[in-house]
Parts: sequence; C-alpha cells; structure tokens
Amino acid sequence: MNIEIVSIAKKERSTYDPLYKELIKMISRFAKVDDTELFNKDVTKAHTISPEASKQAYSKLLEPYISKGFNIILHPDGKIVDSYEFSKLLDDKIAIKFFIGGAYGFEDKFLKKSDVVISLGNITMSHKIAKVVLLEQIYRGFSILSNHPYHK
Ligand SMILES: C[S@@+](CC[C@H](N)C(=O)[O-])C[C@H]1O[C@@H](n2cnc3c(N)ncnc32)[C@H](O)[C@@H]1O
Repeated sequence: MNIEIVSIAKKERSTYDPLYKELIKMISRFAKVDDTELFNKDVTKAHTISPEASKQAYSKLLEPYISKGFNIILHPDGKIVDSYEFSKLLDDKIAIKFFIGGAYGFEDKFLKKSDVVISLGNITMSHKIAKVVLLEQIYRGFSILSNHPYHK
C-alpha cells in the first residue's frame, strides 16, 4: 500500500524528524509512506491578511493532491475515531492520502472533497505533533489488522 501524508508545513528541520523517520521505518513493513510538506509565498502573504485568505491559499496548494485513492483529512472538528476504527480505514486500500492543515485549518469546500474527516481527539495539536500521532496510529492500525502484539 502507498500512503502519502500531505501537510501545510515549511520544509525545515524539525525536532520531530527522528520520530517521523523511525515511525515511517516501522510502518515500511506494511506500507510505503511519503511525507509531503507544502508551503509557498502565497501562504506567507495570506497569513498576514486573514484566516479565510490563509485557508484559500492552503486549498490551492492541497487540491492537486486530492486523488483517486482514499482521501482522509485530519481536523480537530472531524469524527473522533478510536484506534480500532482508525485501523478499519487502512483496511483493503491500495492508496491513502492523509491531509494535515495549516495554522488556520481547512476551507469547508476542501473538507467536502475528502472521503472522511477524522479527529484524533478533543485537543488541538500543532501540525508537527499531529503528524507524529498520525504516524503512530498508522503503525498501531496495521498492527491491529495483522494481530501484531504492538497494539496490546
Ligand atoms: C494547529 S492545527 C489547526 C487548528 C485550526 N484552528 C483548526 O481549527 O483546524 C493544524 C493541523 O493539525 C491537525 N490537527 C491538530 N489537532 C488535531 C486533532 N485533534 N485531530 C485531528 N487533526 C488535528 C489538523 O490537520 C490541523 O489542520
């Protein structure tokens, strides 16, 4: 299976890079993970204008990535899923794209383009922490599906 995580994020070194690397390596026995970080001058400018302008700039960057595979948006106001429900989203798929938003989240019209909008809980995390939690849940989800002891 191919998984792509598409985030609104500056391409810069992060304290979390070793965690991403380790979790992507752990997942590699189940799926290949591509980590795509998108940011441009329009986003920088929109951040100085308004939340709405920012969300529009995010949509413009993210829209080309919404594709034929299964598209999952991570959003604090989405459907809260536990790890077992999350694992079912991974089941029987060839390609999944996960979307992580920028500082102002997503435009409603972009949210409607996905197959499902999920929340990782009633807290708001930075996009960097959300990616760590997402990667751990992807590994946990595959462990549940394959009855690997990691999830116990
Ligand atoms: C700083 S948050 C954006 C917060 C913004 N106020 C909003 O309402 O979406 C950046 C991104 O991290 C992800 N994120 C943060 N907390 C989350 C949660 N509890 N569940 C799912 N995704 C979350 C989402 O993709 C979000 O767009």
